[in-house]
Amino acid sequence: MVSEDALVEARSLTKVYPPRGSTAEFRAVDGIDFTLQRGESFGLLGPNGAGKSTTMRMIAATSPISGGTLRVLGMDPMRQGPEIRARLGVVTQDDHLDNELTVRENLHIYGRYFGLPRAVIRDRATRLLDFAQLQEKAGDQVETLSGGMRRRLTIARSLINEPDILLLDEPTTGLDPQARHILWDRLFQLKQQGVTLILTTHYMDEAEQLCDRLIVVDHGRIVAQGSPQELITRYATREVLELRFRLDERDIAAEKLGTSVLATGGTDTDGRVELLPDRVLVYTADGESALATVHAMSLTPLTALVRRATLEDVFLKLTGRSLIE
Ligand SMILES: Nc1ncnc2c1ncn2[C@@H]1O[C@H](COP(=O)(O)OP(=O)(O)OP(=O)(O)O)[C@@H](O)[C@H]1O
Repeated sequence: MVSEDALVEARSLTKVYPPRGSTAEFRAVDGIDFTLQRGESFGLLGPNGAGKSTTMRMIAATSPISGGTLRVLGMDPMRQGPEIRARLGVVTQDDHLDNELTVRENLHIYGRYFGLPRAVIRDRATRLLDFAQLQEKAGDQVETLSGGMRRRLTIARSLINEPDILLLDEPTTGLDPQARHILWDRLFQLKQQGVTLILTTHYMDEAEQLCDRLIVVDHGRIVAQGSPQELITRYATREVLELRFRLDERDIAAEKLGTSVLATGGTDTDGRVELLPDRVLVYTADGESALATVHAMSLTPLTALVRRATLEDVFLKLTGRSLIE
């Protein structure tokens, strides 16, 4: 039974890639459940190979499901692929823009693909160029655009059919910080206009900015779901003391700190220490007093920073791995 207003509903959704050559079959998505309501921005978060793109392709009706059920806009992707695709905007990791055409021509071609009348395409293309801040580039060949502009054009193009849902697979991977911020701003504007976003990302700040709700996936399974703040409250301590040590001091410092954090366990039950290749993280309710403990132990970190817990910390706790490998 599909709940009212559910734009996407997955139950025990599974994807098994068949064996190829000497490679055995592979369970890329292993029985996941989620429901996406209209107007809600939804994120799939996880490391490389977690099954995010595979899930997106099943929602976009471009890859058949292997098990469970999936409804998209109330329809069955296995039987109603064209109807579903007509109402989606899809931004894949590769943009597939036509480099030899101009920016505006790329929008027009896509409009024709959806069978839209010429006058409608012209109007929408002008509005979308404006939205993507590419008016001045309208007549330029796509191959002359920067990475950030290409991404904005890809997103503009995906909106030509005025989709109900916009699927974005790692929208800002590979962009510089300024280009990412411009893109976030554009996506945030879309969200405010009522477009439902589904996005995959490795970036915690992106997920925190854009997603109302998240599923964290690892090895094809959901390891947690909730709003960014709920996940942080549920899985991470309030504060993190982030320390960098000289390499020869790092392991011994982590060990000593681990013992001291465990010793304070009575009041700080989630306290723990994580040793990363470049940092030692102390999870604690009170970062400043943890730092005082560090100094009292005569440890000499090169840098020490007290910060609030983020989704990155949630992920590390849930999977024992850092998101960007
Ligand atoms: N066509 C395919 N045939 C066989 N295995 C595949 C195929 N596509 C993906 N896989 C495997 O399925 C797993 C999940 O891949 P997927 O691309 O969905 O992960 P992801 O979470 O999107 O990762 P990334 O962040 O790297 O894009 C990976 O181990 C991948 O190698």
